[in-house]
Amino acid sequence: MKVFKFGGASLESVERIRQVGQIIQSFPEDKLLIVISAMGKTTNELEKVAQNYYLRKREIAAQLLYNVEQQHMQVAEALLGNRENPLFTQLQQFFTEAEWTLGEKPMRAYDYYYDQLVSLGELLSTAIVSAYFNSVGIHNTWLDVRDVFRTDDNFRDANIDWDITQRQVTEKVLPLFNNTSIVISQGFIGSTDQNESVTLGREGSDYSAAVFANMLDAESQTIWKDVEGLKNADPKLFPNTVNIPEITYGEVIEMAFYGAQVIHPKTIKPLQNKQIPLYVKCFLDKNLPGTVIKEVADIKQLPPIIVLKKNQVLLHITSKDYSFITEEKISGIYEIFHGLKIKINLMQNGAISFSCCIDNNPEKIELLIKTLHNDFKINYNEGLELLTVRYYQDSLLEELSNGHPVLLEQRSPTTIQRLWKK
Ligand SMILES: Nc1ncnc2c1ncn2[C@@H]1O[C@H](COP(=O)(O)OP(=O)(O)O)[C@@H](O)[C@H]1O
Ligand SMILES: N[C@@H](CC(=O)OP(=O)(O)O)C(=O)O
Repeated sequence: MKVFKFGGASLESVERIRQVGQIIQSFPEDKLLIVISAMGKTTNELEKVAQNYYLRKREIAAQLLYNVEQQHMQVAEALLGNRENPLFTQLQQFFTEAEWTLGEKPMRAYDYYYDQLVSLGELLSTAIVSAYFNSVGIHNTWLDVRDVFRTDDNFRDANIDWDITQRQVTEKVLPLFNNTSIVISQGFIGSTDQNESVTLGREGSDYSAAVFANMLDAESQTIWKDVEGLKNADPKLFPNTVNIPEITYGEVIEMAFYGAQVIHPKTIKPLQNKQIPLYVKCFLDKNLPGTVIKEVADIKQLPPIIVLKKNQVLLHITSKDYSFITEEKISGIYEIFHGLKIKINLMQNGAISFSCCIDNNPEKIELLIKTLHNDFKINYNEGLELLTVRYYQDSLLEELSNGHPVLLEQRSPTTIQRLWKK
């Protein structure tokens, strides 16, 4: 069994969906569990539906949802040739459910409604791809992952219940392969024990695929991207990047942790735990060698690995009464960050101050300041970038820094992090 994952970029047009079909047809001997994300930028569009709904701007929300509906109907029609296929009834049902949500008065927290609306993207894309594949002879079974992936109710960042999910994978997914060699399911979403839809965190489909790979004891997982493989930096941000043919799980988990937006950070653990290799391949040209990620990599020296995180904020938290910021106070501050789901990207502390770099999220920063302001004075700098380089050389670092004023720096023998004003 192999697990494949296709992301939004590989499904952003009718042409690309046909290309995905050709890739699948080149694996006639394999049993494939295929995890699919929402098409193109659908998740961003559905986020806007959820935001407007919650702000009581129902008409705008309904119009935005209608736009998503039209886009999907057009793609489905272009792929299937007409609107006769039962797929169109299925799509209509998904939209009707979303419209019901828009008709409700919001009584619960925003994150709950976000998940009910945003999960639609993956349901639509998988239904369309599955119906199209069946129509061109790529026989497959569509699986609603919400019947399998059981999570808690931590909406927008739900945690998988491994025992229940493993049982459901064994009881409900494995038997499907007795009658079909291809199962198509959704990334990024799951369900609570109350049958409420949840999402697993943005860009979480890589992780969903890894959960399936782990629970199905797959021989490998492949994520199909618009790049030739895993590179030493994002080719959209840096010229002259190089492809890395082999790399270890450990190295990739570090890259993802520092913010490389190519693989979701949670993807590696389920694969490492079962020693399942992860391939990164290019859906534009499947003959390119790509990258294999595994326990031990046969590579003498890695190139410098560069990660740039934009839109960062540096917070300076200083105790008002000059009390020291040591273990007890730091643990209190950390608890507040944890409660607000704010990830600290870099931190440093002094006698009466604590500085940390976080992603710029104005609503969360406002809440944080409200929570801390009784005991602490808070200043912050916006418009920053955080550069991380592993296996750095000073000459490269100076070239990348390009004279930007550095506000915070941390260095170990292998890794340097520099926060600067752009
Ligand atoms: N180190 C890296 N190597 C390759 N691609 C990278 C790297 N860092 C960031 N990227 C970006 O990741 C993108 C592919 O990931 P993503 O857009 O999430 O794909 P999908 O949504 O299809 O899964 C590439 O287009 C590239 O710009
Ligand atoms: N559609 C979700 C999940 C995902 O993983 O997407 P992608 O594979 O396109 O990054 C998102 O955009 O966050």
